[in-house]
Amino acid sequence: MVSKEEPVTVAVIGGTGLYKLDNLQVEKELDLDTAYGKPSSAITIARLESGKQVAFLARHGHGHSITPSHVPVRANIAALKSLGVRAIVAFSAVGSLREEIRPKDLVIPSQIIDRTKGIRPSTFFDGGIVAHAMFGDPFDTALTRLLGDIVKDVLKDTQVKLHTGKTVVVMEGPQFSTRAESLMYRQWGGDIINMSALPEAKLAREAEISYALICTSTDYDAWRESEEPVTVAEVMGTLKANSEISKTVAAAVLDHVHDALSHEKGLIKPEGGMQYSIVTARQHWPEEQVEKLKTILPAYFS
Ligand SMILES: CSC[C@H]1O[C@H](OP(=O)(O)O)[C@H](O)[C@@H]1O
Ligand SMILES: Nc1ncnc2[nH]cnc12
Repeated sequence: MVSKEEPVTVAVIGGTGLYKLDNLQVEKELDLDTAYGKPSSAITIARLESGKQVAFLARHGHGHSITPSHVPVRANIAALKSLGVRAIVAFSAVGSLREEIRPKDLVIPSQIIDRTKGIRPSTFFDGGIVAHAMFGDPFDTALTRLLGDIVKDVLKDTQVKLHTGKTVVVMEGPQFSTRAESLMYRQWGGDIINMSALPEAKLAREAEISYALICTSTDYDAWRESEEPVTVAEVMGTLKANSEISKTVAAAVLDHVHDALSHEKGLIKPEGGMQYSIVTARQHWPEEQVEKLKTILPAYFS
């Protein structure tokens, strides 16, 4: 941990277009290494106006040099865990699969459809110790509800609409979808699409970190037959127009997340979720795996 007296319990993962939180007071930059390799970027520790600390990590690197399939997600989650992080508010640029989710709107999803292709390491339990995490509700429900209430309030005097209770399709990329795929995702019940909510949400769950996603809708993907399919220029243009909203939203939610995590309030309780998930008998645990897992789940592997 950065300091035993002051662990950093709340983190932001910034996605496309959100490479720093320059509206917060930066305290230091940490160049961390973990048992799972180096994270996507140095981690910025910033201080909120209330005096509380938050960590910020750029998912694709500060210069956006890492593709969605190659984001070192295990290292990112391990690095945040090593700081004492208990809740992550992640940001993502998404395509809209629904007419009513317009570009620039914000979406806080509650479900995921996995269309990644199995090429991303998506578990900490692949080296002789097996665990099956619950994932029926892939985002922390208490954190998601809290963010919904605060973001709604932040947006009340703006033109930006908030959508909650939606389903995000996570595709492999880096190419965008075909029109046929985009139409199929709508039939499946997908509302928005990105390339990065997985395995981030799965690994946060395994590390007993509460995780929720705030998405900016940037385009209508490829399903609207009368329009050109999505381009990067369209995504970046929308994000540029919306960048202040994401930063304002981040600054507004973080204090509330801190409060909700406090033991007095106990509204968000990330610990304990993996307690009954480990199936491998203790005597079969490879020592080398125990050493790695100690950094992720010290309560079970110390
Ligand atoms: C640049 S468009 C595709 C890219 O944007 C989203 O990134 P993030 O989720 O990190 O904001 C999407 O997932 C793709 O990685
Ligand atoms: N249409 C889209 N498909 C996948 N990821 C996206 N990120 C932003 N727009 C997207």
